Amino acid sequence: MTTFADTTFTPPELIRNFCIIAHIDHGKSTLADRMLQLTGVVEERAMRAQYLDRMDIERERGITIKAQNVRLPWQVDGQDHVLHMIDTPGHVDFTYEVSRALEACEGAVLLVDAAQGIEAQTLANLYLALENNLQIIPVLNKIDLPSADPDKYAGELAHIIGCEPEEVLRVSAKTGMGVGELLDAVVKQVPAPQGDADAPARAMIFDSVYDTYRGVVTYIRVVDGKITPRERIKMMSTGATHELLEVGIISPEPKASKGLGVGEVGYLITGVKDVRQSKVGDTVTSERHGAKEALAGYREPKPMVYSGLYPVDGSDYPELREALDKLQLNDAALDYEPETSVALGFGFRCGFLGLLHLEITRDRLEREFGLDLISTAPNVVYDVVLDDGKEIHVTNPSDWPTGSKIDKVLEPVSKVSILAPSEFIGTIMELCQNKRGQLLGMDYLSEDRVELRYNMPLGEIIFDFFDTLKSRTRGYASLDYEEAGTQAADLVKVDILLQGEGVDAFSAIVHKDDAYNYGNRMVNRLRELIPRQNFEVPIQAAIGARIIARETIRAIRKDVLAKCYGGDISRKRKLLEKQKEGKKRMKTVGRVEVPQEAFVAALSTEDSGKNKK
Ligand SMILES: Nc1nc2c(ncn2[C@@H]2O[C@H](COP(=O)(O)OP(=O)(O)OP(=O)(O)O)[C@@H](O)[C@H]2O)c(=O)[nH]1
Repeated sequence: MTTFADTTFTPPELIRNFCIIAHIDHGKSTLADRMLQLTGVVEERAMRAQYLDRMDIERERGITIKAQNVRLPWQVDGQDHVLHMIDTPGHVDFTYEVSRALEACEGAVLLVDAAQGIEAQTLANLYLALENNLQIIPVLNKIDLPSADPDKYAGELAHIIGCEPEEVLRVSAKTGMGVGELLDAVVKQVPAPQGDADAPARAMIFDSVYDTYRGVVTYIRVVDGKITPRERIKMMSTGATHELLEVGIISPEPKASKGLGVGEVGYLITGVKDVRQSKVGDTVTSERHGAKEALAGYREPKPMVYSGLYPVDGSDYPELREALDKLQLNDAALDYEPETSVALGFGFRCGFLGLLHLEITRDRLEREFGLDLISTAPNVVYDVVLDDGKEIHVTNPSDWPTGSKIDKVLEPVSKVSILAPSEFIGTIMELCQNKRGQLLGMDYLSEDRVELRYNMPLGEIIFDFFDTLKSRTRGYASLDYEEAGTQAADLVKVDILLQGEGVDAFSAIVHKDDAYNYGNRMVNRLRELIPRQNFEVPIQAAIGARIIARETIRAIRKDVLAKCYGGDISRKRKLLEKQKEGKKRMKTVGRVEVPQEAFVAALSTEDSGKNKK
């Protein structure tokens, strides 16, 4: 079979650019593996498929290959074609990047597990693909499974995309059944790319990754003109120019090529060391005779969720800074700046695209850099408008304006889509109402599966919403949400005071109606977590100067020295020494000793979920 590894400037009419979109675990990676084998890109190794250990290695490497894009040769009616399969990140936090990857394609294979049916991410990705005007090829996977019900789900799929059930292809990514027909369908149904080969070069960056050896590798799709090695290129959003060290394609390993023409997908290496200089969504052009107008769509990644990250051991602060600097090389969306907390010491306020992004980052910092971290409760971003018209962008509850009159507060809202068996409708509605959700609509996908659409404050989703939803629907519900602007809301800042002194790490912005709940929950929890001291410790929750909840930790004893008045000085000292022993690993807030664990436990979101209801 002909391979296209060294061919450059393939005529656009022979190119097909497509992606595979699916809900998690519906078989995207497995299908991609089969396509690599079937097109001969990993032909030899495929013939040795029975050597399982070899396959394992191949699969492991396959993940890296597929995380980007791969060029596949495929023949239909005796004509060679070039297919570019482009991988999409696939999680809601990275929706912007998904939409960029989709923009590099003309078609999408919508893959659905024939034993599970449509899930929330199936729909979310489908809508994104439709917004990008992609040709959708509906496919049911895993038809080899005894529990597969392809007839039922072909009906569901046909219903949502508006085609006939017979048009839904059926494959088994595991056995390879139907995969050849699927590739034929890609060639026949996906439109060829269009662009002006003689115009100045314009290519869209749909992904960029940091490679320790090669620096930043940028994945592009050429729209107009051509990109050739050894020219200088320009990033249109910043005007920065770079020397092009290498241009190439991936099939399945990176291969340098003589350039990339209209419709082609490949990579660039410029020697820059930081992905922020090669941003997803940006347009690349030639420095000389470059394009005047960028392709539509570049957007700065905008952090949606903030959290403070603090080293458990204060002396690890420099390591934390270094680790964040390193992570940022590969994560253009990670945002951080130093902050100090009275309770937790020196740390960083970090902005993330969403909760998953936060978890991944925290996890990487702990595992890859061996750090032990406390993260403060995540919060969303609020815009507070004061009576005098001044606007404050609040990313940290401690920035909440006190003392000034607040005119209004804007909070971010999300469009939420929940898919579940219809028996759970009541449960889901109740949960969403408690989270200040407004029902936008409800659709039956089949007689027993329903999609509920809500508008819901992002601040309500980021805590424990998904966990609660899962547990109340016995794991059957799936959730997706996307940014949907802001809305005015009645929000207040609740402070927590120990012995009359505010503990900044525990302050939170909550809805007025939830303020008492939050206050009570925190004071109760802290009463359990903070050991008794030598004096009485009142724990209070307050909105401004108004106390809304109070608990008291009783003193162990009034005063250890009470009985030694006038007495022996050495005995006094001994008693004091003894007390000191127990004070290790404590943070002092005012006069109160708070164990490190109390911060972690009080701020842990999992716990707050359990205690909430
Ligand atoms: N029986 C059967 N199992 C399959 C088939 N395709 C995939 N699987 C299995 O389904 C599971 C998920 O497949 P993946 O290919 O990892 O799914 P994915 O959509 O890439 O999942 P993520 O990468 O986690 O999003 C794996 O255990 C596969 O072996 C199929 O056609 N038949």
